[in-house]
Amino acid sequence: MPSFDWKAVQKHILIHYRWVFVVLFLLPLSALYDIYFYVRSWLIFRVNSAPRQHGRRLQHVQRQVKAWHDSGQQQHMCTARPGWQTISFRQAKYKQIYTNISINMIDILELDTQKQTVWCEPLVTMGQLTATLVELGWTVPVVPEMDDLTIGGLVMGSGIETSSHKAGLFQHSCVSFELVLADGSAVTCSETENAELFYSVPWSYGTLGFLTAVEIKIVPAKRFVRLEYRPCNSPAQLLQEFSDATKREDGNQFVEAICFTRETAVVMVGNMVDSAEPGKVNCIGRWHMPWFFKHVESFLSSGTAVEYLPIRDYYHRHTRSIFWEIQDIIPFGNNVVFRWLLGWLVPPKVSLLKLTQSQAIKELYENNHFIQDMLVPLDRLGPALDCFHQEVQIYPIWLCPFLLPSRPGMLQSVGDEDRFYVDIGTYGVPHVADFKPVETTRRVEKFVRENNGFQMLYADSYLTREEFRQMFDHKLYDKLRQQLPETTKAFPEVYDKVNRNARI
Ligand SMILES: Cc1cc2nc3c(=O)[nH]c(=O)nc-3n(C[C@H](O)[C@H](O)[C@H](O)COP(=O)(O)OP(=O)(O)OC[C@H]3O[C@@H](n4cnc5c(N)ncnc54)[C@H](O)[C@@H]3O)c2cc1C
Ligand SMILES: NC(=O)C1=CN([C@@H]2O[C@H](COP(=O)(O)OP(=O)(O)OC[C@H]3O[C@@H](n4cnc5c(N)ncnc54)[C@H](OP(=O)(O)O)[C@@H]3O)[C@@H](O)[C@H]2O)C=CC1
Ligand SMILES: CC(C)=CCC[C@@H](C)[C@H]1CC[C@@]2(C)C3=C(CC[C@]12C)[C@@]1(C)CC[C@H](O)C(C)(C)[C@@H]1CC3
Repeated sequence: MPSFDWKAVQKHILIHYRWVFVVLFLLPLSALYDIYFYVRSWLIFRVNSAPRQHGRRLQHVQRQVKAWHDSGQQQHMCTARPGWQTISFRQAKYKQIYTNISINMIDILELDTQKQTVWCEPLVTMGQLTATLVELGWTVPVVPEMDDLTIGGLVMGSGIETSSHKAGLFQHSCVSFELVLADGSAVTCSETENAELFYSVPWSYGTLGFLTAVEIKIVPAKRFVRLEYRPCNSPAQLLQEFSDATKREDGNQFVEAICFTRETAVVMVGNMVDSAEPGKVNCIGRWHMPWFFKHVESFLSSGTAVEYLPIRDYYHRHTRSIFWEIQDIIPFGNNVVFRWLLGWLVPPKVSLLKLTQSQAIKELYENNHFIQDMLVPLDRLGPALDCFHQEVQIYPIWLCPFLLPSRPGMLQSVGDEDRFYVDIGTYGVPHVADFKPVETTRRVEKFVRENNGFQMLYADSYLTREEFRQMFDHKLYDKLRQQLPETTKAFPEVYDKVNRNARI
């Protein structure tokens, strides 16, 4: 009598019925978490209490750094933010070894409509920021679409959105940073004050100091985004349509594309407007509405169309379906019955999904999943899509153009001039026969490196230290790490925090 393989059964259930746990537990828990922090942020911003607390919180960070100093600087330092809360694929192994510095700074400090800037603490999330600003008729130039992305992570890492072809990456909308350095001193930096530090903070991943406040430009927000959907039925048509839309001087505030196969795609071009044509408003963010990418796919058959999306619905259009990752977590999540019954609970929080991920799921994503955002020069988009098709054949693919201004720092554009790049986002199950995570990712990383591109570092990076230094310009960064007091003792290099071996 063959023995019953309980492990195999357990693994099958954990993988194929993850949705049971997600729907019954994670969805309600995610909703409660969001309600609490929405109410809290709303109240604290209204009673204007956060600014008074900021000074106290800043001193708390400085005291912790000085305590590290006095304790003999045994280990490097990192933030105490739990790894499961971060919008990155893995958790940071180093957080278990390094001295954790608590930076519980989660409030919007001040909105200055004269100067047209907003002061935020690093744990302010994009959902919190847009909920606060849009109601007051303002927004920030680049709004990375996932609610739970934090200002600290978007500055110290990177942030991109469909307005980036005009406004650059998230870092390019920042006016100044307040940091606590390795010696416990608090400094501010901007283009006119400590400029070299200002240009080195983005992509430094907390290895030059702790971010305690960020001043970000604000721009007027209008009620709707007029969105035009342009279906493409060949790679050549996609390249032409996408490139023209990106390079157009006037208008085209928002540009993105979703490729559904190697031949078919939909280019979307948007502009903020104050009023909508009757009957064309699509509140796609409503709890019972279809997943945005599925709605976009429908235009492949119905043809070019125009809709008006309320601006917050537009900003967070990919949030409810976590781009298209939710289809591997709740396969029937776009079913109309599920949407009307439980759509108001979606999406499960990425942080809670990470916190409760079983070993079986972890191995499944390790061996049968590919999640990368590669940033390549716009004129290399064609060969890049060929490379992704050959290596992973994952669809949909998200295309988001951005302007990389020629400035000092980790990201150096080709020829030291402002250049258009494009983020190629691939998230899903590879459909090639011989997918091998490490070898495949390294071949894609090689293509990106050879085409003067960059890898977004929330994902698995298999680059060697040398390859990493080829991809990211470390000249100014190395100079500052030598210049700023105690920095090489206090913090590792970026590579030591983002390479695959630094994460579990
Ligand atoms: C509904 C409500 C209203 C309040 N109103 C006021 C007020 O008007 N004035 C006032 O001075 N105090 C107010 N408080 C108290 C204030 O929130 C806390 O005293 C202060 O923020 C200290 O926070 P904490 O250290 O207790 O951690 P909390 O702020 O309670 O947060 C706990 C942890 O959750 C995480 N976290 C919290 N918020 C977020 C977020 N938005 N994004 C990501 N992670 C997050 C952080 O890692 C943090 O360490 C209010 C509290 C609540 C619950
Ligand atoms: N549209 C977009 O642009 C999207 C971007 N992303 C990715 O998500 C990331 C943001 O995720 P999020 O969870 O917010 O960020 P994380 O908490 O993952 O932080 C990213 C890095 O920034 C460091 N960091 C964060 N806050 C501070 C601070 N106050 N002081 C010093 N260092 C800090 C962290 O250091 P430590 O490890 O010490 O905590 C970590 O190394 C982005 O970098 C981006 O790569 C994901 C989805 C969409
Ligand atoms: C620049 C842009 C637009 C990046 C988008 C990146 C997202 C698609 C990524 C960021 C974090 C991310 C890797 C994540 C996951 C999916 C894709 C995400 C959301 C999930 C939820 C997939 C399921 C996994 O079991 C697990 C929970 C670990 C991760 C968590 C992080």
